Amino acid sequence: MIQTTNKTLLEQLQITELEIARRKEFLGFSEDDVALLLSCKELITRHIDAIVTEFYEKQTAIEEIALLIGDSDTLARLHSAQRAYILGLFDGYYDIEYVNNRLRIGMVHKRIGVEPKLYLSAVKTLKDGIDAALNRYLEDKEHVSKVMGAIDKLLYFDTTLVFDTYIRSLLAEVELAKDKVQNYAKELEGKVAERTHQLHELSRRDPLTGLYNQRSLRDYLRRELMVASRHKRPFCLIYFDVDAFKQINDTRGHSSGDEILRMIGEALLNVSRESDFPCRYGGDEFCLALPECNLANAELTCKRLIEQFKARVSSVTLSIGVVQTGPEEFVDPEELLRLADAKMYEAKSHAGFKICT
Ligand SMILES: Nc1nc2c(ncn2[C@@H]2O[C@H](COP(=O)(O)OP(=O)(O)OP(=O)(O)O)[C@@H](O)[C@H]2O)c(=O)[nH]1
Repeated sequence: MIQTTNKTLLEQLQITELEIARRKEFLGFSEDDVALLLSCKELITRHIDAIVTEFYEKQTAIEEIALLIGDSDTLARLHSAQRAYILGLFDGYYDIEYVNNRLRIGMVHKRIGVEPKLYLSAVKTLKDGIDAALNRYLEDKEHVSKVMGAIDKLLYFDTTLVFDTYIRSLLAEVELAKDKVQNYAKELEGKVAERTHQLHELSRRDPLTGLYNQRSLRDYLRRELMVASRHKRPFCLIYFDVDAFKQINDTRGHSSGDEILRMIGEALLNVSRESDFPCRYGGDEFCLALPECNLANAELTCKRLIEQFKARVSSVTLSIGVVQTGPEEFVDPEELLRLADAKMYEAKSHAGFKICT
């Protein structure tokens, strides 16, 4: 964004003494013109109030302008500003201060919403008013015509300055709107990325327990078994299910069954390390994948899992199978799952909380 408040309008528009001189040159505004304008200073000062009053009578007759001005206080303020403006035209000083004032007029017109067509019609009205006043009070019509020539150049000079600031102000608004749109787009992008991430996470989880689901376990095993094989590290998979879960559902009710599954989720999360992968495989079957872990350590994990489970649920047992693959020879994920499932079934044939390795 353009930071404007620490620069004057002259600086913002890069208008220097040299630039002012060049603009006057373009319009053929010379010392002769200055002298012509100065020659009428006294006359204009004497009749200024009549000129300004006549100007605003004409201006307020136009409905759009009357609406823009709005109230009598504003009209009074405009009256005194226009008075100063007209006197300035005949003052003989068309220097950097004069230019700065004209630039500010452009800013004000943009701010209050005076469109170029209204501004230009006001300039025309002013010029006609000055022309009429000079013709009314001066005998020498040739002189009047010369003075009006000088006025013409000066009004062109002023108008270019007013339009420079007007356009600059418009550009600043466009920049601001562009910044706003860009920020909004960035914000949206961030939100979409966040939602996409959330959806992706949801698609990998089991809603009841919050554990990973079977699909994400397969993805995980494909990836991690390759890593383990590359680094020649042992990898274990614990596979277990609840004994007689159907009966539990039937006798205690489905919601009690759900609660038991949730408790298994808690117990599993409690015994998992950061790198482990706790998963609800489906129904009452669960897995815990343990990278960089041998059978002995996996068995210890099973015992801790049983403890955690017992602390939460009574009169329910688990059957647990554990297999290791690596560190030299590795089976693929499907084979690992099949072997672990077979071990779990082996455990089923014994009484509760049996661990088969
Ligand atoms: N409450 C509840 N029950 C479920 C859910 N998902 C599956 N089940 C039930 O889990 C039971 C699993 O039964 P089975 O596969 O026969 O196993 P089991 O009764 O534990 O028998 P064994 O495995 O031989 O000990 C079925 O009755 C399913 O309806 C669930 O999300 N909530």
